[in-house]
Amino acid sequence: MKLQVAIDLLTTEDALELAGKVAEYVDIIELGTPLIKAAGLSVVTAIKEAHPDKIVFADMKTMDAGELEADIAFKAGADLMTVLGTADDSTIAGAVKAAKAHNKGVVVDLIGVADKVTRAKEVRALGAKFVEMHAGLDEQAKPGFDLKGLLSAGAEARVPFSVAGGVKVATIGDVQKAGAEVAVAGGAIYSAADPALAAKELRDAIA
Ligand SMILES: O=C(CO)[C@H](O)[C@H](O)COP(=O)(O)O
Repeated sequence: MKLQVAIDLLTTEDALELAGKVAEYVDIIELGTPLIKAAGLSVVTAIKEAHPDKIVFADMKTMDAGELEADIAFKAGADLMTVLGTADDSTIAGAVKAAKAHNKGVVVDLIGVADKVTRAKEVRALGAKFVEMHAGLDEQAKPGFDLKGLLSAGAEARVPFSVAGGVKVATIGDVQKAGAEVAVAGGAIYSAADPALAAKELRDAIA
């Protein structure tokens, strides 16, 4: 299973600093949606230039204009970009078209999708490289939240999937056991007192 760090900071400088600390422990470096909105797609270019050996993931959360938004993300240096599962099929197909033209990949983020199993199968058929079983920061903050629903949806869908939703050392083993291709960790790394140690501990937990 691959480990993806989600960088939900707000400046290119901070993103480069964090990526420099944790890159050796992760396979995929994600530039979070708030970061891309605050800093622009130049942050994707900066990270790809600093870490050409890593898979760079632009969390665009595209909802419309799929081909156009995917094209600009891939031109900026992204290897993977996200489209929302709630988008129209034509938006997802457009992003997949751009991915094929660049030899890159589209990840469909199932945040906010009620029936994640059905949608996962549909978007995989449209050409998604994998789906993200995702509970966002706001959903995670609700009382009683846990990862169980995401993990069972991933296992049931039988398509390649990642899991994002506050993954931490205590839960990353469950993500691996559910059969995920990628575990995503944001806050568990960037909010840690020692992000490099936090990333190493996550890596060690799935080694
Ligand atoms: O895309 C996101 C929020 O929409 C986050 O990057 C993703 O949820 C991973 O961060 P965390 O591990 O803190 O949940």
